[in-house]
Amino acid sequence: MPNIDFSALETLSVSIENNIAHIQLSRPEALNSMVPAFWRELPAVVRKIDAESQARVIVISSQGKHFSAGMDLSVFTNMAKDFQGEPARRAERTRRLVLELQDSFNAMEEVRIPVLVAVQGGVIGGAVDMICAADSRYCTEDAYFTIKETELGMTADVGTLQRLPHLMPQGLIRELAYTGRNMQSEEAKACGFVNQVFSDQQTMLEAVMKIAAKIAMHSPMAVAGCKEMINYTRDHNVADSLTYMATWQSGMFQMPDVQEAMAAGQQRRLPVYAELHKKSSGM
Ligand SMILES: C/C=C/C(=O)SCCNC(=O)CCNC(=O)[C@H](O)C(C)(C)COP(=O)(O)OP(=O)(O)OC[C@H]1O[C@@H](n2cnc3c(N)ncnc32)[C@H](O)[C@@H]1OP(=O)(O)O
Repeated sequence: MPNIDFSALETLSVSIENNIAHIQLSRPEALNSMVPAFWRELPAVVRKIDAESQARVIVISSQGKHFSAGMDLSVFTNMAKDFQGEPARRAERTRRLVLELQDSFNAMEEVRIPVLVAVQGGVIGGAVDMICAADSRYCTEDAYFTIKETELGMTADVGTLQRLPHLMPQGLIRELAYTGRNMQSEEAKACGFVNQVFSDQQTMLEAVMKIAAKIAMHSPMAVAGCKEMINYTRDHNVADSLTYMATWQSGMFQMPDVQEAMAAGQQRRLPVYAELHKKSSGM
């Protein structure tokens, strides 16, 4: 687990309250473009919240006019300067870099707790890769989504093309990827890419925090099981997924949580569940 200090982040701000972690992209003056520190900090923060905090759900949003302008363009110019030399070694270094970038967003999918993203304005290039790895997406009316990479002469490589086919229709994805045109919020809602569209960011955040609070009320074991199964089933067939479900349930069936849920219902009170096992960090 990376030893990361939440108070010393360069590109993100983090708060944890009532079992909800809120991560904000916090470089609005730079349109939250994705600089090297962002790629390092995001997975470290997400994994640390999952492993060490009492948070049962993560909400990711951003400050400023745009959710994110995608990869900071200086990264590409620096790569052109740095990645010199013998072709095979250059290729191997590029491959490793792409895998590392992919891992930054894989973290959102791999953690046990759900990750909800709430976006406004431009969601460009790497930002589309990023939000494809979330459990659920919400946006404001002014949001638009752009697979920008094609326009820059490259193929999107950090998850958009791998995850989008599980989130919306193939024909539309192909059009967006081949043309690089903007998909507006209403179109994103109509095709199921986002769950809801809100008039403005404050309204969106209030609503998404309510959804997060509802998730945080439930047994964290039950919610983690849902995430594990939905992820697994996306990548396997129904028979394999049912077998895995049975095996999971044989080990993870949470009788105390079921009893607590029933008792709380009878007693007309909110249930109180034990946390997921987490390494204590004093957070
Ligand atoms: C693995 C990931 C790959 C990728 O992400 S590939 C995609 C990389 N991203 C881009 O190509 C985005 C390019 N930028 C844009 O399309 C637009 O901009 C926006 C839609 C993000 C915003 O448009 P608007 O609100 O009209 O602002 P503005 O006047 O275009 O930009 C304001 C300042 O922000 C700088 N900027 C914009 N995007 C980036 C970026 N990605 N990296 C570094 N700087 C960026 C501009 O140059 C400009 O700067 P100045 O005010 O000095 O002229």
